[in-house]
Amino acid sequence: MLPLSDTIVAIATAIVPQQGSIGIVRLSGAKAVAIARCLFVAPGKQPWDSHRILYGHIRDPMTQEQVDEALLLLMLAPRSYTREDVVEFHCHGGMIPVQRVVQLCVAAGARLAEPGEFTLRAFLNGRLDLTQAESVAELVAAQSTAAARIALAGLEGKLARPLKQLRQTCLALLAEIEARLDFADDLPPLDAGAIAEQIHHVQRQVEQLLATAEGGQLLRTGLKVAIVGRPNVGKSSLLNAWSRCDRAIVTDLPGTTRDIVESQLVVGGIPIQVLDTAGIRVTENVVEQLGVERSRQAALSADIVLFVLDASQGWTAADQEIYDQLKLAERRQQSPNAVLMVANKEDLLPAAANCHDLHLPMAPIPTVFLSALTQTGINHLETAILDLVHGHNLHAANLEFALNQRQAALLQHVQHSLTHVLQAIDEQLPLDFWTIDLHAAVRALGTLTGEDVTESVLEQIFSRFCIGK
Ligand SMILES: Nc1nc2c(c(=O)[nH]1)N(C=O)[C@@H](CNc1ccc(C(=O)N[C@@H](CCC(=O)O)C(=O)O)cc1)CN2
Ligand SMILES: Nc1nc2c(ncn2[C@@H]2O[C@H](COP(=O)(O)OP(=O)(O)OP(=O)(O)O)[C@@H](O)[C@H]2O)c(=O)[nH]1
Ligand SMILES: [K+]
Ligand SMILES: [Mg+2]
Repeated sequence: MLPLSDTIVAIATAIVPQQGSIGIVRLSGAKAVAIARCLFVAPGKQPWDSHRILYGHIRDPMTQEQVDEALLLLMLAPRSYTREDVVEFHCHGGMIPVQRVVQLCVAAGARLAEPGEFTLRAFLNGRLDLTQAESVAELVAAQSTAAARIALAGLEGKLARPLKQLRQTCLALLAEIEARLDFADDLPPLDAGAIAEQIHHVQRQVEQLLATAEGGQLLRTGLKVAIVGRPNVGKSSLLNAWSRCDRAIVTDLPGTTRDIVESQLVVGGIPIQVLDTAGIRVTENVVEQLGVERSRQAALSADIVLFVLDASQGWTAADQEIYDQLKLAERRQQSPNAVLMVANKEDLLPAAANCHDLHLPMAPIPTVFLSALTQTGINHLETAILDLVHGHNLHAANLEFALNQRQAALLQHVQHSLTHVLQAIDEQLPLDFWTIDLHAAVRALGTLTGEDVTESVLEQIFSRFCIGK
């Protein structure tokens, strides 16, 4: 385990060469203030009080050379993010000033922080529970406002509180049962019915929490959507219309797109990575062949395939060939929501045209009419995608908070263990059969909140953080 006795330092802001107006270097630990006093010169009589900003210069104590004009923010233990003494240098942005300040801090006795180490300290010092700490990383990584909102709810303890409560309930039940193991003669007999009822109650709450996991996953990781089809049906035009920018080259020449062209969108709170691909056909051109191979890969790797066809031509033999090559019929059997038909160039159709006129040969398949050229019908496309991913489920964007995958797996475990306890009660097994599984449930809840967690779990969680967090 990383020693808490070290004073750690890292750049806290994203650094981009020659950009970023301000860059922050953060120090945390017992020596933070001493190191800061050694590097920072504040003119006049500015007091080094907690939660105050000082103005001054950072200089190299060895050479007296000025390194930056900066602000210094002091947050003394325990009133800080880590609950240790924290000092922040607010420097000029870009790479050089912040990197030099980090070097000076290291020379003065600090150690470079590992990824997530500030938040690890906040956890170890009791400021955050484990679900709150995970929410910090989630908030930093969020790609949509909806994802950021559920991360913030997690950070504020929306998950921590009910989980802690559930663990307390299970611990109380455990105490009641174990008392009968130790002092059976002195206590009134257990009310098995009442205990089973309490466990059922816990299970219902766990079920409600588990119901948020799928939507949470959607908001966090988003979807990959591949636009495929034969040349010239308007795939690139669709990407451009959908992302409202001139992302991909459009011409009336079949075989225009050769490489994958990507665009990031947010639909109903869900981050979506859209891939425009080369039109699929048999070709002698080597470059185009490679492009076609990439289209296949993109279709394979996508969560949803948008199969674009030219509505004015209906379903053609070439469309069928691509549909077969990409094995989309099989794909739909495995996941019925993986393919969406997009009948583009609706503007060329008579007003009353519908799905029937396309003469699609396959079993009913979700189909959207639109015109990439006139940019009409994009809203239908978005609705159809949301229908595919949500089905009858909870609308992800409406979630108040959500479990991540680690948390969901542990709660599943809790649910199983509790079912075993209920079985033991039902079958009137001896009391130690009840407590074994109740103990397992309590342990899993403790791993969730961090109240009972191993170093390797902590390592796994915090190593995924970015440096400086
Ligand atoms: N400059 C800066 N901005 C930042 C952070 C930071 O560390 N530095 N944060 C880092 O993630 C976030 C804000 N989170 C923070 C959470 C708690 C405390 C803190 O000092 N808490 C004390 C004191 C509260 C009080 O005075 O009432 C405490 O809870 O005891 C600071 C920042 C986002 N913005
Ligand atoms: N009328 C009409 N024309 C369209 C529409 N969408 C695209 N087009 C035209 O169709 C032609 C081909 O469009 P692209 O977007 O390049 O088609 P693509 O499927 O990306 O073609 P490749 O990259 O070659 O596979 C261009 O001339 C577009 O202007 C539409 O909705 N209506
Ligand atoms: K084209
Ligand atoms: Mg194209």
